[in-house]
Amino acid sequence: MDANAPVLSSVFFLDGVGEVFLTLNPEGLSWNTIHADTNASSCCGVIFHLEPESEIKFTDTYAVEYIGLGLINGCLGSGQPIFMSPTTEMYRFVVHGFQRGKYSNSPFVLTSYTFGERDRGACQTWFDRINDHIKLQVQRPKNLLVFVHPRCGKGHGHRTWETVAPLFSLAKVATKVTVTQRAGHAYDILKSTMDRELSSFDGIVSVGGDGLFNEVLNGLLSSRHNAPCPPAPTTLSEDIKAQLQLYSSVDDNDRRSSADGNKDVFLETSGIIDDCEPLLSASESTESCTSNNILSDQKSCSTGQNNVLMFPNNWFRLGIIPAGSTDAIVISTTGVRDPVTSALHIILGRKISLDVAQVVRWKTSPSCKGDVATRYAASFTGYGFYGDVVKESEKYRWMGPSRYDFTGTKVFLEHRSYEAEVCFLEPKTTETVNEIPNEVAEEFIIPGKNLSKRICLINCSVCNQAMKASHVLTDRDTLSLNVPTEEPRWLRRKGRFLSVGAAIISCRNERAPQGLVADAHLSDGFLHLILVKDCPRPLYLWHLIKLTRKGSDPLNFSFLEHHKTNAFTFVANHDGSVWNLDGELFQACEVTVKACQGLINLFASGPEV
Ligand SMILES: Nc1ncnc2c1ncn2[C@@H]1O[C@H](COP(=O)(O)OP(=O)(O)OP(=O)(O)O)[C@@H](O)[C@H]1O
Repeated sequence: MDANAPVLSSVFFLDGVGEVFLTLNPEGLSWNTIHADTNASSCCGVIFHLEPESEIKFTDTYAVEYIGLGLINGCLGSGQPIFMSPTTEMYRFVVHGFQRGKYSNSPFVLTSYTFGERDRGACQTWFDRINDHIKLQVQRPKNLLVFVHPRCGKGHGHRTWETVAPLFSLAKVATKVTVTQRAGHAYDILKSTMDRELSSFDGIVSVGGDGLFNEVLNGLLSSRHNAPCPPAPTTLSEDIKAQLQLYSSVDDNDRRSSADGNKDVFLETSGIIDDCEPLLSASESTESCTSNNILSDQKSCSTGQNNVLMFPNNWFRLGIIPAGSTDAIVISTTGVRDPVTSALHIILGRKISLDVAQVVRWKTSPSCKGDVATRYAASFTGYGFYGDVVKESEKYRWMGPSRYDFTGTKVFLEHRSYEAEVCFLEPKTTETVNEIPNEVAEEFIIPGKNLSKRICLINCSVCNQAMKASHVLTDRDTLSLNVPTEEPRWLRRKGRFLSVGAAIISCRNERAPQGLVADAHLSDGFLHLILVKDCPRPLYLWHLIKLTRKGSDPLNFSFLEHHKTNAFTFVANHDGSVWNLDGELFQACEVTVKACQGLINLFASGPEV
């Protein structure tokens, strides 16, 4: 099919409208009613005006369906009441599409147009031509692996899939559906499926919440992520300490910060690490990871694999049909929480790159002698308050999504803080997105404050530039060019924290419409590290309340630090240390968290506002 195929025009009957002059062009279909006076009609004596759609683009068309001989509702024109409009038997095809809602963040609304023609051959020709145009959109998936979590959210996972499954059938997207029987089911399937079989799919769709998506992500990446290994916190801390001795006498003022009411609690230090590159070469990292048994778990699952499917790659995509209790990933990547909108993004083959946090656990508890494991998170990873809420909420699963309100309040009132040490990599100045011109991304101004933040939106130039820059760096590395690079600088914070969290994306959700970090980007390669130092309860409450208010800045507090970073390490000497990874529990007292830029692709295009 040639994209420049000649324009086709003919007279058709459009169901519910009447006779139209239909034109097919490379972008889509357009039509005009043949009788100008057919736009006015009456029903039960009430005169009304019809304003029928006059075009649909192929980019907004998810399927075309030939439905054969049947009735077409005739012309509504000439002031005839609807119930008297004639019906005629014709050969018919239906164009299935969608319209964007009234506001840019509204869900997509399904539409369909049934065209009729008395001549069967002509109808079939038009159907074939439209189909050929749709097939030209090669980014559309043909075959998908689907996991449905039947008990997610309010227990409507199955029903949600039943609502959108017909769209996939109409669009001729084959789906292999697994309804999960238990937690870990999707993980086990993906971990054990051979790469060759997985590669026969264009992607994987999870129908559920962030938890099911996290399971899919981990099952997929556990043996298929070709990654350098980040440094362990213990090594790093010692190196930093050694380096810092050189700096300690330089400027004592740099070394103190204080939390409200907790003067001198926090030690703030920084150092240049020469022999502990955060991003080691793959061979070095494999060695160091293997020596820590990090890959022992992964080796077993990669047995028999032949590396057909490795990440990152530029074709395999993941999709989410939201049905969970929070759905932060869907809201942050599509702008809305709507199963139909997400299904359409998947069917149309939309694609964006997404950063993923690689979380390497070095120790489960202080007494344990190494229990190394790697996990991945797509939206958020957090310790302290965040970990405790998830741990506590497991006891109240029977309460459904409202358990988060209950356990959130309970954990807030307990007001636990933890002694910990965090070291994070300071971003190089050239990596600061503020320096990148951005014509498209929206800025919002926080009222009363001289602060503007750049939001990650559809066609985000911050992400595009960052992805391009990372490819340039990779190409240079491949060509072994002698590129002068700055030494990475690690900064250290030690003290008592209410929480330590890292947002990979904005984490927008219905409770926090701007998200945890409003200006986090989907694929700029950064984590947003948020350190909440021990502070009086009312101040912490104020921070939490601000998270729920649009237009306020929840991170602008003296007891809170916000750093953009590529990686950080964390050590706590607390026995029951738990992390929250995309809402899932992960026991760990020593971790390294690293941003893996554009590690996966998502069937989405970014929020519109
Ligand atoms: N069939 C199943 N039965 C029980 N748990 C399951 C099943 N399938 C998946 N899970 C697990 O349920 C957990 C929550 O899943 P998910 O986030 O998709 O739903 P949710 O309702 O949003 O959950 P949560 O309220 O915990 O965030 C995940 O750990 C997931 O692995």
